[in-house]
Amino acid sequence: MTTTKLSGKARADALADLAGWAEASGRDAIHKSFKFADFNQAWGFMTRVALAAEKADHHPEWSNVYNRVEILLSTHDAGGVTEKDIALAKFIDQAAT
Ligand SMILES: C[C@H](O)[C@H](O)[C@H]1CNC2=NC(N)=NC(=O)C2=N1
Repeated sequence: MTTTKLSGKARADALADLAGWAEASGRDAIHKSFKFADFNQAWGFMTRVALAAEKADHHPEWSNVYNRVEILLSTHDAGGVTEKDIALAKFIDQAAT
């Protein structure tokens, strides 16, 4: 998987495939807000994502308040959005269902 920053059409195409993910404002990053039934569901989701993120050595920036989880993805080493973020976003969407 390359760690080249995605831009232009490649980036637009990748984002178009990801429901609910949008460009972050003020950062070269993408973000999505998740809402669960309760804290237990939110924390279970975060646990699934954390294990996968650690395995891939690619980690989300996120926060949790009760049943809500805010997630921002960016590849720090590249200073922007790469295929690593797109792959993690896809995993995150699966982990949320
Ligand atoms: C040393 C370690 O491999 C790096 O710091 C990894 C860890 N997790 C990471 N996560 C994210 N989102 N971006 C990175 O560039 C990154 N780099």
